[in-house]
Amino acid sequence: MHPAPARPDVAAPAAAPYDAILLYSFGGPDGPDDVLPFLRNVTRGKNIPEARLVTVGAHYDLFGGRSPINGQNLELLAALRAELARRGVDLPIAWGNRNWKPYAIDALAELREQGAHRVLALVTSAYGSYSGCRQYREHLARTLAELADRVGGDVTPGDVLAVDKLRHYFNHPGFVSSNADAVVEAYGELGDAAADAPLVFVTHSIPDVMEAGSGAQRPSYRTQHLEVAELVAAQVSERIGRPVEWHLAFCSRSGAPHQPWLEPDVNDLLGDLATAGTRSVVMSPIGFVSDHMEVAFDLDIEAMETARELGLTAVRAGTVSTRPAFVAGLIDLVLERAAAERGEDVARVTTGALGAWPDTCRPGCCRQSVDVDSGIPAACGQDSDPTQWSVQ
Ligand SMILES: CC1=C(CCC(=O)O)c2cc3nc(cc4[nH]c(cc5[nH]c(cc1n2)c(C)c5CCC(=O)O)c(CCC(=O)O)c4C)C(CCC(=O)O)=C3C
Ligand SMILES: [Fe+2]
Repeated sequence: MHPAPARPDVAAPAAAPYDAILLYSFGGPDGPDDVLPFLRNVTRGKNIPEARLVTVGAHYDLFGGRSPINGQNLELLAALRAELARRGVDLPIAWGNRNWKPYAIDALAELREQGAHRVLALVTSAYGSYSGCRQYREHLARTLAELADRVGGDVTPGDVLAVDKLRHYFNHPGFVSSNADAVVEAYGELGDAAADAPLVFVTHSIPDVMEAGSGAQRPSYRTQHLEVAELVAAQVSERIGRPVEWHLAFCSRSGAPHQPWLEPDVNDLLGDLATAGTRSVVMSPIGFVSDHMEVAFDLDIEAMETARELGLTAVRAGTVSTRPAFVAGLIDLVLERAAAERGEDVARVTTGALGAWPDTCRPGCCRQSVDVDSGIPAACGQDSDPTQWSVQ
């Protein structure tokens, strides 16, 4: 939508003061032996019933014990490198995860060995909530402390690895227009059945208390999705020449049954639509940046089966993955942040009404619940205490 022109003449300085990017993701198993240890990593300290782990483990088994997320992150890594090269920006990128190999600590250690001092972390969560924001910041604080231990006496005060986190990008034009492009393509696939098919946006459910925590400083996780849904639906309506009816649904609920999570579940919503006479739908997974397990199992297998049982014709739109406008938008955001860190007066590009997520998270941002401060150190926030974690 707005790819910046190639400007090889401004090469390296465009990204200063950053000298590297960390592509920071969730992680997923790479084979059957990884599945259980990965699930234990993800759910450590969480109130997730054992039965849920067995169920989710079986989802991975259907895919040979491998999550598609790792291959997708490698593709995103390659696309980001290609976009940087196209613009003549020489900035190394390494990929590291929160919950599985390759871990963020190894990626950061590698960047540091290559001479990086100041790294910008690009998290593969478009939206802000504990899961997509603070949980990465807590993991980063711990990772930097562990990295300090690992490099030990090697580190002097002048030899610091500083890591900043890129702002959330749900309302960046590249993310929104890439989702709209995918939805328009999905309506194309529906053919004649597209005429009155409503649009069902889908994202990951989170506990109601996490939703409240996400909304303490900024528009909440659900509000962020409603905004993106509205913006995508408006672009789609214009392009297919009729106003589309849209809904927001949730998938992948876990947690204890008595704990309230965001609803409606996508399967329940499909049931309600069928009861009301709907014959066909487009599902758009705006909550996810690639077709990982939540999409590949919860939507493509489970929700599709629900649709079949209900007699609904359903098409699932693609995720933004490596769409050029999305990838270009991410690099725009990197360069925007770099300019801001250089003290330049930059416009924080967004679309819609919610405004830009802050570069540095505000005190209390994205807690697990509104009033509980876990006391866990978190990097990249105004309430972060660098003495607890920075590599100095
Ligand atoms: C908001 C959100 C995103 C989107 C933002 C983002 O992308 O970060 C996301 C992404 C992902 N979630 C993933 C996998 C899992 N999430 C789990 C559990 C949970 N997710 C939660 C929320 C989110 N999760 C929550 C509130 C829980 C409960 C436990 C807790 O509070 O943490 C569990 C445990 C089993 C279960 O409970 O289902 C698994 C295995 C994978 C990898 C998939 C793959 O392997 O392809 C990805 C990308
Ligand atoms: Fe945050």
